Amino acid sequence: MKVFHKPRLQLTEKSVRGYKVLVSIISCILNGTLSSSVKAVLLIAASVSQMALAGVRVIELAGLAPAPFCGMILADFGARVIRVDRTKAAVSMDSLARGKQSVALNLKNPRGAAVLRRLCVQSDVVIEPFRQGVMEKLGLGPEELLKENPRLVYARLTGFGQNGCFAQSAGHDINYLAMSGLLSMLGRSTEKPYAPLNLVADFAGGGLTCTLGIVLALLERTRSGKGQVIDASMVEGSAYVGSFVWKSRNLGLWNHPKGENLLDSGAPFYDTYRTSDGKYVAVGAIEPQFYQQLLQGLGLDSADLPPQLSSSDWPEMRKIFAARFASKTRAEWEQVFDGTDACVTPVLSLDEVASHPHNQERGSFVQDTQGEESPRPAPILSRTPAAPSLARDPFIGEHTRVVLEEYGYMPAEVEQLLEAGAVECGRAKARL
Ligand SMILES: C[C@H](CCC[C@H](C)C(=O)SCCNC(=O)CCNC(=O)[C@H](O)C(C)(C)COP(=O)(O)OP(=O)(O)OC[C@H]1O[C@@H](n2cnc3c(N)ncnc32)[C@H](O)[C@@H]1OP(=O)(O)O)[C@H]1CC[C@H]2[C@@H]3[C@H](O)C[C@@H]4C[C@H](O)CC[C@]4(C)[C@H]3C[C@H](O)[C@]12C
Repeated sequence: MKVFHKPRLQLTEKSVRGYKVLVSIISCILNGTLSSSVKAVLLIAASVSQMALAGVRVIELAGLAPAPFCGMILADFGARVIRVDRTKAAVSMDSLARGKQSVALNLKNPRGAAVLRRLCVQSDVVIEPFRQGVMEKLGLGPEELLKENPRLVYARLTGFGQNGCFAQSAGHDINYLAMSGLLSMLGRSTEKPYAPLNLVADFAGGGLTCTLGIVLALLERTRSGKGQVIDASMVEGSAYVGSFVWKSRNLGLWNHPKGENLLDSGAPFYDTYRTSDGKYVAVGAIEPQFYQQLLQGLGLDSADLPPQLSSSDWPEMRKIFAARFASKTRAEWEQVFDGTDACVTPVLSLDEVASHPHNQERGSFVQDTQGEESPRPAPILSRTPAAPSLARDPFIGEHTRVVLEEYGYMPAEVEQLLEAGAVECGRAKARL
């Protein structure tokens, strides 16, 4: 029996009331006084109504990574997210599909584009992940959609933004990070710049920043009653996330070449070290009082070492620290440093991270019904916490029929759209 890492919810008066509703619904279900469809709707309503974005309806046009992440965050916090997939696509590459439904539309078929317009008229947000100008070519640009639904938040998530000489160029995370200026700062002094996975532009400066824009626009709409267009450029989002680098230049934090500064692997007290068992620890002992505890744990005396901030001595100091860390296993160093202020932590692998006592105590990772482990949504809202779906991801077109009928199409109309190739209904495929 798999033990799921359930996020620990802070129960308060409102959430207790919400859960009482849930309990009474479940008791009706158990004594069979509700039909199955009513049961499902009530259960979902009761759980979703607790969340911050309950009632928000989002149309996410299927994209590569940034837009799916934005959609997943919105779904995690209670929004209803319908992903619009292409027809004739074999499988979805959206690995961030948690909590979404899938409708397959051929937007190049005018009847398929008309379906999207109808979905957007009855929705709060549309997220488009395409190159600048693609939606206009489809007749689905902001002009058209905001005319039909002035309350629509129209989020455009691109690499270079909606204008500028690169706006029409293809690119990926590393390109946007390079254009933001930040990539030039990343990497050890002996290495060429390297991108930290596709985390900064795709996710921090892309999907997450776009989500912020959507939530800000929804908040503003509560006053104005109006939607607006969000131009989310991953170049600018990345640079914005990295504002500290620009704003702290006058503090002298980045005066040295790449990889020789305090926070970019230059300082020996802010780096990683290999332990005797081939694992690593991370050291972040910046302040003098924490640095002293680091030396104490390493069995070193500051009198025998150069001053902490003597950057010309940092290479030598690093060698001394490296030799000490190489003398014990990671677990042994955890015994030495856990619970101290030496700012030394184990570098945990993806397979270890959920079971680390701290992360387990907080329920920082969840496991879905397919056994897949992933991070719980963050941050935790005390009264209306996210409750991520634990159901399997949708198959392409799995919800086409139910969504179109919910949005006002008669069954016969859906059949006509299917025959015209404007929409497609997916069949649930057994997971291999
Ligand atoms: C998992 C890998 C991705 C990792 C993340 C990566 C590192 C990133 O950085 S993702 C961020 C990319 N940039 C952006 O999102 C910025 C904005 N978008 C763009 O600039 C562009 O979309 C683009 C450059 C990303 C792609 O350009 P492209 O020319 O392909 O598309 P657009 O110009 O946007 O036009 C879209 C056209 O599509 C039409 N459309 C859209 N929806 C519909 C619809 N419903 N119906 C009909 N038509 C539709 C639209 O009209 C446009 O048509 P026109 O062009 O005629 O106007 C993944 C990275 C690569 C993947 C692999 C790769 O794709 C090959 C395999 C493909 C296979 O299907 C699956 C397996 C793959 C191996 C695949 C696996 C993974 O997904 C990748 C590795």
